[in-house]
Amino acid sequence: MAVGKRFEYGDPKFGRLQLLAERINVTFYKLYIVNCFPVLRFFPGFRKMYNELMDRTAELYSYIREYISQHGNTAPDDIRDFIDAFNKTKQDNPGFLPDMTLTYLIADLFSAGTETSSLTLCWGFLYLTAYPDVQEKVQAELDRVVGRDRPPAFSDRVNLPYTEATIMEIQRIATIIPLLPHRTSDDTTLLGYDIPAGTNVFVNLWDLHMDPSRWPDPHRFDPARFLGENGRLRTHDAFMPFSTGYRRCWGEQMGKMELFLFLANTLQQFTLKLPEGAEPDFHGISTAFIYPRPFSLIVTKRE
Ligand code: HEM
Repeated sequence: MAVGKRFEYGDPKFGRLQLLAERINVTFYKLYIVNCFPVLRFFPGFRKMYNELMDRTAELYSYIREYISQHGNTAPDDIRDFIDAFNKTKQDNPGFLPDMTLTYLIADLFSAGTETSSLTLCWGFLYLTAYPDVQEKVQAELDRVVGRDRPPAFSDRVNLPYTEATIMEIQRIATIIPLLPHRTSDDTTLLGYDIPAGTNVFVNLWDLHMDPSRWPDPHRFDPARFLGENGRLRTHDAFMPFSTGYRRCWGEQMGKMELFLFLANTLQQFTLKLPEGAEPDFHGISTAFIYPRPFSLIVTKRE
């Protein structure tokens, strides 16, 4: 979708791109203070990490520019991918965004669009092994509504409220992006506080998703929070894993589709378990995202 290429599993370039995106996330998080006070990048302790971040980012950008240059500057009538769409808009609107913006946008799409869904799925697998009763209920709903003779499709989602509620509860309890760094573009007032333009402001999604006044017993994994008395799905005003407002996630629909298709198809066919004697560890590793600690999983084909 982004660069017009489908990467195969095991493609060394894709592996490198993923590794770069992950390392950039980790280093970016450690250096967040430098984002607020840029002068710190010259100080020992920060300088080495800052240079590493710049080198990795430059490597990521150079891979992306390779794909951009393969496309040339003119877009075909039949748009194949994001690069074509950008070039076409540029062709039709002279003075559109500078070329380098395309590189930044693709890097953004790449890192925002891969780690997010895969991390949520990893957390989901961990919670489903720790709460086998939830896993069984999802499987029973899938058997009842979809059966086993065809794979679940995205259009089945509306008839699978418990499965949907489980995905929402995974997103709430894992909150893979806990803090959203924003900056005010204008002077504003919030809850009586004056906030000048140019202030770094962090939205604390983790706190919102774990606030006991909104989510009773917030550390309990309980998809029923998202179900009404009639078993229908219900939303919650404190649930916003894709954020809200002007900068909310671009890829929300795609992310939801990936989570649903991957989880529903896996649980239709397989049961997930932790190895004998293993205890689930819900303490994540904090970077710009929260990663689960590595764990082993036993995947068994369902009878
Ligand atoms: C489970 C999956 C996903 C989750 C939980 C998620 C969550 C988020 C969150 C919390 C933000 C920050 C919004 C803010 O700063 O207020 C964001 C931004 C963004 N996401 Fe996602 N996302 C997911 C999947 C995707 C996918 C699949 C794509 C693209 C294909 C994507 C593209 C983006 C982009 C480009 C931004 C930056 C938007 C901007 O700054 O204007 N995301 N996402």
